[in-house]
Amino acid sequence: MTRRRKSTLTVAAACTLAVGLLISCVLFAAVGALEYGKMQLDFEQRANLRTSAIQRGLNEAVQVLKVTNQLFVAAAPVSRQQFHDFTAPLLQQYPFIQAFNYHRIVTLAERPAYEADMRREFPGFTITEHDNGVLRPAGERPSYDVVHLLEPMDANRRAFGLDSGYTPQMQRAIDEILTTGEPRSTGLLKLAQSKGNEPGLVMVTPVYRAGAPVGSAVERKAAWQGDTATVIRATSLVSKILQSAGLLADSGLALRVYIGAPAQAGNLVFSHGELPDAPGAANPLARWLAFHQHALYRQTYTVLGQPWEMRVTALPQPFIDTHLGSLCTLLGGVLFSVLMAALVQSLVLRSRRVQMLVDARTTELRLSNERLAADVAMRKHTERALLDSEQRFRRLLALSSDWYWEQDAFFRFTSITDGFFEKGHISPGRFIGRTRWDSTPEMLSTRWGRDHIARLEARLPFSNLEYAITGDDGVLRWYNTSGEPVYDARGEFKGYRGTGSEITERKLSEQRIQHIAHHDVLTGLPNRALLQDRLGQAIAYANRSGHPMWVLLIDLDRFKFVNDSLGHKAGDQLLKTVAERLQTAVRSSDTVARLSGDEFVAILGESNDAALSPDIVQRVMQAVAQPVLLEGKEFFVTCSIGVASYDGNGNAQHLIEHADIAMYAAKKMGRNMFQFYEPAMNEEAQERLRIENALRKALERGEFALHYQPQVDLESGRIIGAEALLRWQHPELGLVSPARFIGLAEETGLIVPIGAWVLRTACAQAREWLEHSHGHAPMRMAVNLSARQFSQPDLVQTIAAVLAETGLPPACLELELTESVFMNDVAQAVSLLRQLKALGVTLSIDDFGTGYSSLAYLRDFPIDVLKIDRSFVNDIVTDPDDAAIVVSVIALAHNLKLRVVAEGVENREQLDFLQQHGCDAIQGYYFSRPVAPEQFEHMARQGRHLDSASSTMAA
Ligand SMILES: Nc1nc2c(ncn2[C@@H]2O[C@@H]3COP(=O)(O)O[C@H]4[C@@H](O)[C@H](n5cnc6c(=O)[nH]c(N)nc65)O[C@@H]4COP(=O)(O)O[C@H]3[C@H]2O)c(=O)[nH]1
Repeated sequence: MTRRRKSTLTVAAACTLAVGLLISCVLFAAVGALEYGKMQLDFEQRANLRTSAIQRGLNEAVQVLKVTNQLFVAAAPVSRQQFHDFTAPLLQQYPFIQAFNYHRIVTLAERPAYEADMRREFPGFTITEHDNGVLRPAGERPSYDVVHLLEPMDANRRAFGLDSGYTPQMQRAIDEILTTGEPRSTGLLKLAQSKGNEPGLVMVTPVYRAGAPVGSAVERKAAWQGDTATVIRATSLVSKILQSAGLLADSGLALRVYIGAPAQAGNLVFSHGELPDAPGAANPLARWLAFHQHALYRQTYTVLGQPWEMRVTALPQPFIDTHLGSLCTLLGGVLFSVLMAALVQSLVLRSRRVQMLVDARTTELRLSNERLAADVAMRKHTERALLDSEQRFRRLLALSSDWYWEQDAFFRFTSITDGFFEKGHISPGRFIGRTRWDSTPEMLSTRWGRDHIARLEARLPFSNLEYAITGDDGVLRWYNTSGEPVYDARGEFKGYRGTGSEITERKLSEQRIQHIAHHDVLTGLPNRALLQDRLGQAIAYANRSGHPMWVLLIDLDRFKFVNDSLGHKAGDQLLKTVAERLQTAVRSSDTVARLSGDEFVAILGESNDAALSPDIVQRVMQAVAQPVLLEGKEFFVTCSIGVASYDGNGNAQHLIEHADIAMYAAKKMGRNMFQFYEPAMNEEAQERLRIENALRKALERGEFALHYQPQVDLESGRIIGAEALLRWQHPELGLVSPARFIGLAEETGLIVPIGAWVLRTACAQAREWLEHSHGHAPMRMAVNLSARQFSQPDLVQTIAAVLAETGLPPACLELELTESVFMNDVAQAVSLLRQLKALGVTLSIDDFGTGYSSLAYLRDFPIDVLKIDRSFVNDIVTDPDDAAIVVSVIALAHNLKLRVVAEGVENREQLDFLQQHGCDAIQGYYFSRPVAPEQFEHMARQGRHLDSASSTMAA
């Protein structure tokens, strides 16, 4: 429900109404004042009209009197008939004239004669006097002013013979005439001839004797003979004057005419119109409605010495009659004001409504403006973002190697951004207006090209299409492109669009990576992966062609020695040289690959012009056997070659395995030999494999055991330590010598867990023996550490943990290292040795003398013991070189404050030699073979020493 708003008078409307009413009142007052003025003027005009008419009438009466008097002046004596004739028309003309008289002065003396004379004509005539309505014969007086001539006689008979001078008013008039010499009028008086109450007045003009002087009052009195008089009915006079002028019809005026002063009721001659009652007497409404102007027009006029006063009073008029204009003005003004106020009210309200509407619209507009501004801002933002995006796109396009292209519905290029032509050194004509396969015809003959065209025909998007184009500069460049179909708004196919980029760099680097992935970094030869591929191809070719094919597995002899003694750099140099020689030794169509380390594989195929023969193998061996200059020294490197011939059976892997087996066979035959694979060789290889598999399980099956070989001090002849040597008790193979499996364990990495077991077991054993030494000097336990173990990052922690775990004092542990462990990274090896030394253990170099740089590192390394390799000890008695080496080593070691332990001492001579040359200790079969722990304990308990050993040996 909507609440109707209460509409109140607005200030503007109220003001308009107030002003309108004020103006209306002012106008009303002004118009009223005008009306009043007009009324006043009108009243005065009307009043003046009446008084003027009366005045004119009186003047005419005076003129008539004077005319009558002239008669007597001109025609004296005037007969009665003359008089009658003269006055008759005048009487007719002026009906208000009661009578024309001629008064004759008759003295008392003349009275009788006169009366007598008159009676002749008018029997019974006597001079009369009139007193207050009573007519009687005149008393005696000096003179009488007798009505001598009278017209009309009939209507005035009672006044005939009347002494007119008897009445005081007449007497006073005659006196004034005589005084002034002017005609005079009496005041109102009661006429003798009048039967009613109508008062009259007499106008008198003297008649002097002809020729008598009348300059002064006396002369006039003396010359006065009589007088002419006009008797006038005063009321009729006024009434007739007004009537004849048509001035009595005005009901708005009251007229009072007074004769003589003061103007009062007694002097009232004429009254016309009812004067209004006194205020308050009448009905208030009637009084309000009857507008009383209260206007009085007074005119005083002296007629023949007698004052006439005319009073005209405006009578109350209906207010509406007199104030129609002002009322209309007022009403109109009020109406107009109300209408204007209503108009203003409506305008204000409308204006308010409009204002409210405008406010509402303005608010809406503002909100809409704000929304619009927000929309515009958003649009601008979006446009800017779009612009930025486009600019970014263009900049990126400009910066990047990418370009943008478009094709029409027939796959013809319609546009390609410049980057393509600039970067590719391609003239636009080669592409614009042509399809991709027009420009790259190989697409039509290659599978990838046909696939691509099929995708386009199917309107499918494509990505990363890679192809190569030779630029106008002759350089082959690779490109990558992706595209998608374009449809118009009606879904009609319009062509393709997409981006492209040059990927030559990537392709080259991919090729490099590919090369690296398939080639050995050091030698640049195909690696194992590529070898497999080439081998597959060679097998396929052999299968196709029926030609034989050989696989050579080439292993360098004593490469380990070179590597260990001269270092990796020299080893690498040697490998590179060998690789080059192998490549030159075979035909270019053959493949030479590096399999691993110092192992190479050559795939030799047979061609029509060159059959395969062992000469090729010989040639390869000779090429390798050429001297090599390493670090300024000449080295002679030989190789062992295993040859597997492809007979149409087997696969690539079998061929390499067979070549490997053959190579092992060749190695067994001695250095610089080659062997063709024979199925029998496979047995040995099979055994290796069996051992490897069994080795993996040996540890968990507890098939390992340790034997201990005593180390004997040459000075005291007593056992001072033991070397722990690993034994494998295989359930089928029996006791397997370390020589058969340690190398394999190293190759497979199994040496790490096995070595840890050896360390823990040997330490535990040493700790046990220490507990039961019964006061004997503690023995040192020597444990072999392989190069593989040495390179374990947690070696130091493992050893420390084992020592802590077993409780063996570190000084009782001797770690035997081969020279090869120092060769990879000398600095790191020194650091590691120091850490091991820091544990408190003893370090010894095993197999000393077999390495090249033996003497060089001794000074720097924290070594305690040198163990002279068995191979030197073996021939010291028979080979002076070996004897010299051993002697030198002992001297050198002692110079460096190292103890020397000789290995593999088998006889007394060797012992004696060593003793003579100051060797500190020995170990070997001469004293004892490696034995089970119980036997070792037994030896120790027996207190076995060198002398007893020699006696035992001798025994
Ligand atoms: N002909 C002859 N031989 C003697 C004589 N005195 C000792 N031997 C043998 O010489 C080898 C000495 O050990 P090695 O030089 O460290 O050479 C060891 C060592 O390099 C390795 N080996 C043995 N046990 C372990 C082990 O626990 N760990 C590691 N890493 N290698 C071990 O296996 C090699 C061979 O060990 P074994 O067969 O036990 O062979 C032992 C020992 O039985 C002798 O008078 N005449």
